[in-house]
Amino acid sequence: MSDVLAVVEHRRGSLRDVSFELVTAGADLVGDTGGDLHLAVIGGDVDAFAEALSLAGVDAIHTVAEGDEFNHDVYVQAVEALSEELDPTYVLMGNTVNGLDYAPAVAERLDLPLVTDAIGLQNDGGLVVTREMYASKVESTVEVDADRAAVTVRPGEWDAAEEPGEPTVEAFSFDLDESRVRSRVTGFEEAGSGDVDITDADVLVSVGRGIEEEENIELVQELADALGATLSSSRPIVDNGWLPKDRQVGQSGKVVTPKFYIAIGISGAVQHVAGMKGAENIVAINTDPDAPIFDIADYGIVGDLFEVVPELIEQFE
Ligand SMILES: Cc1cc2nc3c(=O)[nH]c(=O)nc-3n(C[C@H](O)[C@H](O)[C@H](O)COP(=O)(O)OP(=O)(O)OC[C@H]3O[C@@H](n4cnc5c(N)ncnc54)[C@H](O)[C@@H]3O)c2cc1C
Repeated sequence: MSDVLAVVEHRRGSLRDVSFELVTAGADLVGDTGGDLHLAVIGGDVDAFAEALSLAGVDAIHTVAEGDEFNHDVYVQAVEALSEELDPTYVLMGNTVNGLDYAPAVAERLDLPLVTDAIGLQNDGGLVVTREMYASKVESTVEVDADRAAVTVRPGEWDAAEEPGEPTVEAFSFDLDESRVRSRVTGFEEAGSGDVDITDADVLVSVGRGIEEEENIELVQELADALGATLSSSRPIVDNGWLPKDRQVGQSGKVVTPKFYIAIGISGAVQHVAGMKGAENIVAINTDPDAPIFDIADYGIVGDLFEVVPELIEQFE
């Protein structure tokens, strides 16, 4: 029997998607052997977050009302204190900017091995973690040679938990050592233009290097407008300075899970796919019938975007 403590994430008053994915990952893990799934909700509007996280598979939610936003030192101390109280076999965190900030310190404090960037978890008499290597070209299996472990899970790999449940919700208090809280979030400044959050969009029209010239992006923007969609891109478009960084989808950009993702002139490199493979429906437009994007596309159009896109605009306008 293995208990799991999953630490959820929030930012600027909203729970991050990875929180709901952590519930699925944690529930699967305890489901392998029995045990309880505990959630740690640290900072922000903990009561509202606990209500939103009252989901099937969750046994208990522990709220820690300390601060409004993520804070490395508070998280490390809170997770350490909760772990000492609950004695979980596994501590799950997001493989996110926040998660990678505090997870190593948590593992060090609790003397746990840390496995990062998990895309699969199995508990078969011991923890087995699936990871990717060599820019996602190879999958590796890590057999954890320890009774307990800390793991960070990659966003977008597990389905977000949705089904309501009835976990217990308890406020958890501990003696926060203020002298060890060395920094506080004082404000936010968005990278790029900051006017759009592509992770919120239901429909993304995404443009890649096949667009050839900066001025041609207007054509894809017209399609996005006709569909009421948001414009995003592959990395070369951002590297060229044609769109701001906050439009980039992929491993070094954003992970998106829209209902429709329309990839135009995008080859489907692993680093791009890492950011969009969770889309419900993927449409690809590419001149190359062997482009890897077609391996994951639900609908594919082999054709020249400069012919296909104007035709689509006409259909949808
Ligand atoms: C550490 C690391 C991190 C990375 N992170 C990211 C990331 O976050 N996001 C990301 O996107 N990439 C990332 N990359 C880069 C990635 O490896 C690819 O280079 C990139 O995704 C390619 O972008 P693309 O598909 O737009 O361009 P290309 O690979 O050049 O593909 C262009 C495609 O357009 C098609 N095409 C050309 N002309 C037309 C036309 N007229 N009509 C239709 N189709 C046409 C071509 O057939 C081709 O398939 C990363 C790389 C590394 C090493």
